Amino acid sequence: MSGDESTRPVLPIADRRTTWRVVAQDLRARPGIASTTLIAFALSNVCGLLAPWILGWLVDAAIDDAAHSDIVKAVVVLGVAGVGAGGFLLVGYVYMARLGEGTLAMLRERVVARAVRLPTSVLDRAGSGDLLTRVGDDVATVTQAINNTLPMVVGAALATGLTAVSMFGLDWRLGLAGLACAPIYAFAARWYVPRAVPLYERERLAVGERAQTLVGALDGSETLRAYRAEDPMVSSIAARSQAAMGLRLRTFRLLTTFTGWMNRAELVGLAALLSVGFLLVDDDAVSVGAVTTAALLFHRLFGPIGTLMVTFDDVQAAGVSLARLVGVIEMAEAAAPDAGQVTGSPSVRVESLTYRYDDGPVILDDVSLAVEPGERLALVGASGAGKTTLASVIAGRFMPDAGDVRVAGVSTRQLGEAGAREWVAMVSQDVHVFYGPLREDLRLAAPDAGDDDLRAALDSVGALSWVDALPDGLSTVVGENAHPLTAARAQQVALARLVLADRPIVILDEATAEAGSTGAYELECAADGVVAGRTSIVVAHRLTQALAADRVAVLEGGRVVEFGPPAELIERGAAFARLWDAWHASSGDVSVTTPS
Ligand SMILES: Nc1ncnc2c1ncn2[C@@H]1O[C@H](COP(=O)(O)OP(=O)(O)OP(=O)(O)O)[C@@H](O)[C@H]1O
Repeated sequence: MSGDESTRPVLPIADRRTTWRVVAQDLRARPGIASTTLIAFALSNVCGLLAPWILGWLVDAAIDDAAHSDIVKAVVVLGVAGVGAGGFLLVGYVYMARLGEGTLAMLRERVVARAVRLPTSVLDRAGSGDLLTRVGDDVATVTQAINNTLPMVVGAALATGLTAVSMFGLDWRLGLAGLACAPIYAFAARWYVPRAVPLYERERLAVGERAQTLVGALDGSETLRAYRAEDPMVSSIAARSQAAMGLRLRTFRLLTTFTGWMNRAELVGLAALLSVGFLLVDDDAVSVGAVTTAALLFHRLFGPIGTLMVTFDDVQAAGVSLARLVGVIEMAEAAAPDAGQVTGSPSVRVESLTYRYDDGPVILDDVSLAVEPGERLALVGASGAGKTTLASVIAGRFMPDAGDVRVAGVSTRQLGEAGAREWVAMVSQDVHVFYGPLREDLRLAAPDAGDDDLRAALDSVGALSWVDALPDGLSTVVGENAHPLTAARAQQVALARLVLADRPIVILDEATAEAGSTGAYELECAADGVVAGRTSIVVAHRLTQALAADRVAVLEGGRVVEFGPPAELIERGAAFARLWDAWHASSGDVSVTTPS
């Protein structure tokens, strides 16, 4: 895979127009703050412009032996203008911060709101690294730009415009002389911008990749240790850090060359202005004071233009980050399911289903099976046979590449992920307990549920006794850095959420695989509580789960090799029977429970 392909984002990046449209929409909603900010910066600049004029006047006054009192008055005006410039600048900064923080809060809320609704297939392909970088690093970059860079840039842009107008107002020839620097600035900008923009974009993507690898390594640290694969992973992280660092260095080298061109532009402009000024004074066309004012005005431009150019990389980086945030916000929402379609009975039909992850190998190959309303289907097969993938496709998390999955008679392509969720609830092995009171965690599945409903759900999965024994019962704060729950209890909480979600079809993917033998038995009873009265699909690693099912589908290499009632399959003496014998032979395995 080429470097460019490896840094290709899955989540979109908005183009410049879309980014501005979203930001401008927000700014238009707060016209008061936006205009106050601009007015404050403009007034600060007008006050700042008075200084070169007064200093030029003072030069002429000194040459002409002006009255002492006039000079004192001019110095007082100079002081007042200085204080005014500072005061207005402060107001500008404060309002700019308010404006920026408001916009940023809006962006962050919209990104998070959109991110949590992204289809599983998109999240699966994008990985959490890119998303985390967007809501973390990109928001930080934009915040930094809003607080530090943006006020400077707005101030500098206004200063540049007003100073240029002021110079031409003084004498058009002096103004033109100052413009001698413009072609060099223009050349420098034309050289820099097309190189810098893609480079900054690539740098952000490389940082995202590095974060992705780091998150993956931390998440999978136990697996890495188990396979003694720490060193390759550390090398992979180092390689990605190196790539990000290399890109950062390239942007810095680019900036250094660019800064050199700016210094040359200033030299040319000032030399031209002083030469023309000298000739004009010689001709008595302008006074020495006027040339002094022009030179000071031109010198005054160095700062703002330098700021505009030097902060360009921050502005670029903020622009790229902003485009990445808006890219997520603007992702098309999946069409809402048509409520009229979801009226059938809760059956599942899988018809000639083929599925592969992106351009990878075929994972599910021509899979067909049916689960009638109220039936329990067990999916069995060796690790990697495709059980989880099949369960996820049935749940609408991934869409078939070929063939179809029909839930209650409607294709999941029509239903979409959100529509399928109205019918199917799924619990997977890596259940998550959210930080907060247990009550809130459970209510994620049923926001309107009262304590009685929660207790009934907990009771049906055999969790009520230990929840009642918690220090604060349902109010106990659970999750990371709070009251710890064992893996088995976390799964019971997930199962209780499934009961509360009350969907007609449930999918349990290894919901009982985590625990040891005693816990496993309890969890199997809990799972029985969940599937009772519902159409259910159980990914069964423990063959006792398969025995309790109405029908079993045996998967091998992504194909259904056997399908039927478990007793029949055992009698047939083929694939399922072989698994059954192997399972008996491994009775030393502590994770295996004895069939009841
Ligand atoms: N997100 C993914 N991207 C690419 N390949 C994947 C992804 N998830 C699973 N696979 C691959 O698909 C194949 C089937 O995996 P799946 O998890 O569906 O099997 P399984 O039968 O559930 O295995 P296990 O019992 O170990 O969970 C495996 O080869 C796996 O590496």
